[in-house]
Amino acid sequence: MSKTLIKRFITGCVSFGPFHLTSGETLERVTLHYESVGPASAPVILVCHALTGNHYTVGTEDNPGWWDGLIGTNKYIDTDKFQVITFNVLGGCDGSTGPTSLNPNTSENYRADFPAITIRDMVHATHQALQELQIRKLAAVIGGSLGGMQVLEWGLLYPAVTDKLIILAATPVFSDYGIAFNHIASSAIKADRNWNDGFYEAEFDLKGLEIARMIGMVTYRSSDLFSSRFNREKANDDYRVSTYLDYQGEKLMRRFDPNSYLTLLNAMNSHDVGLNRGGWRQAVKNYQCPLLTISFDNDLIYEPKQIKELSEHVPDSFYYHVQTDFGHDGFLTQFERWGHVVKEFLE
Ligand SMILES: CC(=O)SCCNC(=O)CCNC(=O)[C@H](O)C(C)(C)COP(=O)(O)OP(=O)(O)OC[C@H]1O[C@@H](n2cnc3c(N)ncnc32)[C@H](O)[C@@H]1OP(=O)(O)O
Ligand SMILES: N[C@@H](CCO)C(=O)O
Repeated sequence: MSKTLIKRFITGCVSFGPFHLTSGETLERVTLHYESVGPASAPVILVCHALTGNHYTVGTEDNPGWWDGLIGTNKYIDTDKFQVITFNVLGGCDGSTGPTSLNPNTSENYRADFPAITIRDMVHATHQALQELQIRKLAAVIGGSLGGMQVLEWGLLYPAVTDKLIILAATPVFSDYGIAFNHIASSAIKADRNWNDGFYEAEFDLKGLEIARMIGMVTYRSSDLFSSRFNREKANDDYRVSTYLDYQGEKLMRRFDPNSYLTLLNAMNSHDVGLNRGGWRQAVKNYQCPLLTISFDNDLIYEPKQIKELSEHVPDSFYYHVQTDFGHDGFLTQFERWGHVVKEFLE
């Protein structure tokens, strides 16, 4: 285990194995990278990140993390009162075991040979990592989107470990509409002429991943947001909304591994808390701790009505709906609209 200590901000990694996957395959060794912020003696909150997120949730002054607006000293989740820990997810590409890792059987990177993983695998791996860090109890688990799927599984796989569950922009079952957009995204990646079944040459820029991100970005935002931002304006001959999508596509292509993207899309597609538990409506009756669900207006994939229905089936739950033009990405922004709900739920 390696650690860098900067005040109370720690980044490190933890390794364990062998680790058995739902598919029946085994990873001989798993490493998960993490960020931990807050007093070591304080109650621990586990954050689960979304599709292209990572463990840099709070980050540093120079490099703020993706939930820096929500979590920190005197923020909605106060890191003077809680120790907040995030792991880069199993299958991810920011240091944790995934397609960019070395396959011990071949001594080459897994790439497209990385085995299929599920949301439950992610949760089991994170639980194992917490055990290695001697963290046996969680004051709460919180996450949005892919992270929210993990929170939903946490409450059923490890009910004794966590005191509260906070699910943002996530449904108990991933919808057919969501699978449809993921199919278009993965088809774009696989149609890239340089893709080579996932064993592409490193010097190629994969346009397929850029297009996949553009598709994703359209589903993460809303028509109203685009209209108010871009208003059909052009820069040179291009619509500004088009250059925006080009920019976002290229930005992701530079920072994310396409095999990892496919691995995580497939894990999302497999998400169903009701699988082997009698269906989701039956399964969610078994949550043993309080659960907060938050939905966002204009969220195309994780529809507010299903999140509300989820809440209605859970014995001890509270539902909050956020009015926003952001749509799904509302869980990454406008914290003043919903951060107070998280704060009150934790008190
Ligand atoms: C939980 C997770 O895991 S999320 C995944 C990881 N995500 C992150 O780490 C956060 C990434 N950031 C974001 O997703 C967003 O910035 C949010 C949600 C935090 C805020 O969104 P917004 O304020 O709407 O920013 P938006 O996503 O529109 O992007 C702004 C960028 O687009 C660029 N841009 C805006 N309009 C245009 C245009 N017409 N043409 C080209 N580029 C444009 C801006 O210059 C800016 O560039 P920068 O990112 O290099 O600074
Ligand atoms: N903006 C988020 C959306 C997926 O929930 C991401 O890129 O991970």
